[in-house]
Amino acid sequence: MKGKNKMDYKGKSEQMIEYIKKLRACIKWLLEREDANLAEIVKLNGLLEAAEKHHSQIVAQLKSAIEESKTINEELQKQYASLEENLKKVEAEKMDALRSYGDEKETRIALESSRNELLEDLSRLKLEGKRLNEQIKMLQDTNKRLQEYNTSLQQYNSNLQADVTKNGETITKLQKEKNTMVETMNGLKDHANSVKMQLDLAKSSQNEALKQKNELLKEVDNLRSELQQVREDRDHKLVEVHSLLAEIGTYKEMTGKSAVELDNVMTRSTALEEICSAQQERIKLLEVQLASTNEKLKRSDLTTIESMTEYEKQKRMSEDLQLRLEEAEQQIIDGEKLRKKLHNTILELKGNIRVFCRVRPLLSNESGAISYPKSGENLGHGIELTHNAQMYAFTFDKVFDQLASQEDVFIEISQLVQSALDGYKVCIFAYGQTGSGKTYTMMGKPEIHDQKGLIPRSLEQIFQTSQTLVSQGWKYNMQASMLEIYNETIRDLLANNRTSIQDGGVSKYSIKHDTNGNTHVSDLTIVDVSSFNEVSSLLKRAAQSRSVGRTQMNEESSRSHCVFTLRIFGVNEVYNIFLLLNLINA
Ligand SMILES: Nc1ncnc2c1ncn2[C@@H]1O[C@H](COP(=O)(O)OP(=O)(O)OP(=O)(O)O)[C@@H](O)[C@H]1O
Repeated sequence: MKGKNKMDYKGKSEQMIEYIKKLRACIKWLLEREDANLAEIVKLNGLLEAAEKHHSQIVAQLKSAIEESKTINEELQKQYASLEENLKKVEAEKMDALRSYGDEKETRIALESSRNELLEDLSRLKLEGKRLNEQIKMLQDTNKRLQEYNTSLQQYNSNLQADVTKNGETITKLQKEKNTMVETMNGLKDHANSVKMQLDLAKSSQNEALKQKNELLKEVDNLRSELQQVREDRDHKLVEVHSLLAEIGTYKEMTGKSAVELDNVMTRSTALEEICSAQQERIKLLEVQLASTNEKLKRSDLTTIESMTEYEKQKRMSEDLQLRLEEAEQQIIDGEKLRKKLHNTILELKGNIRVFCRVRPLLSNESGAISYPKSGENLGHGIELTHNAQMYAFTFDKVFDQLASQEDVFIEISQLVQSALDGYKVCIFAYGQTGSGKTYTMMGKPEIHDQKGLIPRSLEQIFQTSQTLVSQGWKYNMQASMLEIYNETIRDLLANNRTSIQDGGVSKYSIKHDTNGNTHVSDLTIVDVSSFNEVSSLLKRAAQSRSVGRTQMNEESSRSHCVFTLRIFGVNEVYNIFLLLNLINA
């Protein structure tokens, strides 16, 4: 502080008052700034929490999506392998068809030569001409039919070839799409990891900024208390200056009073000046501290802005990932549709109606001579029976020998079960004389793993597959019914009322066909089932109903026919598709 002279305390204190006013304004500004910063921190905390919540949700979604994609990929790979196997089978069948075409050709040539011979005979044997002419006509008809058969075989062969080429192309396309999908999935996974790392970094820098902010707040508090102290000191000194001024005035009035007292006053005045300059130093120091605090506040603001920018960036990346995930899901759905189409095409190529023959092992009291072709086109398709030293050969789509297990038979029909879930109607029908093994093949012994028949195995597969399809948005409802036909009479095997099971003669059930080609039996008990265990207990109940009938019918139950029906209703709520109604009959 500078006065007009050393004794100009008034001037100095006025300057000090001015300076203190400025300091007050500065403190006020600092306080406002601090409030604004506090509000900003609260806002940022809110945003940070929301961002963290959003991030954890996205990470969880990504994880589950990646898991789903893995499962679907594995399934697609399995299906691809089975498609390849089927393709090989179709090619083998095509070769069989070509071979049989060659055989037919030879037969036709042989027939033509025999027709020529007959013509020669005709010229020689004029008396038998009329009869021979008729024979020739007959042979010509046969020849024509054979030619037609040849043409249809050729047509079938070219259709097969076209289908095989088409399937090959589709499978290659499917494989490519699958590879792209796998790559996209891996990319998404890496991207998700890097986004997570960046978010962690942003979070730690945010925490750092918050820490700095808290430290700065503490410093501001300290500065404020120091300023309060300075203000109090200054008030105190002002009081002292006023009293000194009063004393000086008194001294001026009392001129000539003792010089010693004057010296004392001068000393006190010098001390006061020293205190004032010390306070000035202190104020300068406070100003420097205030400047550095401001600087730190600015840096903290910058960090907050950087965190916000980073957060926005992460948010955009998350949205982008979400979009890509949706695209990947769509690709999976398209792949599933294509798989269904190919699966059905392969089954159609194999033949919509196929007949298999299963030979059961001989019982202890039985004897018989059954053999199988050891090589040639009928290998695995033929069976040879010997009766009265005469051999009879039969061919089927496939022959299961005595050693074939329940599993072997199920493998052959398991693809049809998949078709039932894909929305196609399927019927599996066992036919044969009494004791030939129909019940064993269809039902077996469900409680023994190796001896489970086609019905329990099919049901297990249906429930397992429908469970895996839930993740793709499918919901299934299943209804089971079971009836027995004995002597043209229908009996409901799931009816609770015994009399309705055993009413025998008076049948109240009638068979109806609707416009969609579905067959219904009126008043038949239909039970909703949601698990394999539920169906299993129904099968047991039905078996008991059957055995009651068998006792009453005096062991003639072998003449009865049993039909098990499972209706599958499937709806896809995610993609708004309603599809299936299927039957499996036995
Ligand atoms: N593949 C097989 N392996 C072992 N045993 C079998 C096999 N097939 C059938 N059997 C046995 O042969 C016997 C007759 O079979 P099953 O009862 O299934 O005949 P079915 O055709 O259903 O007769 P029905 O028409 O009289 O009811 C049973 O004891 C069964 O366990």
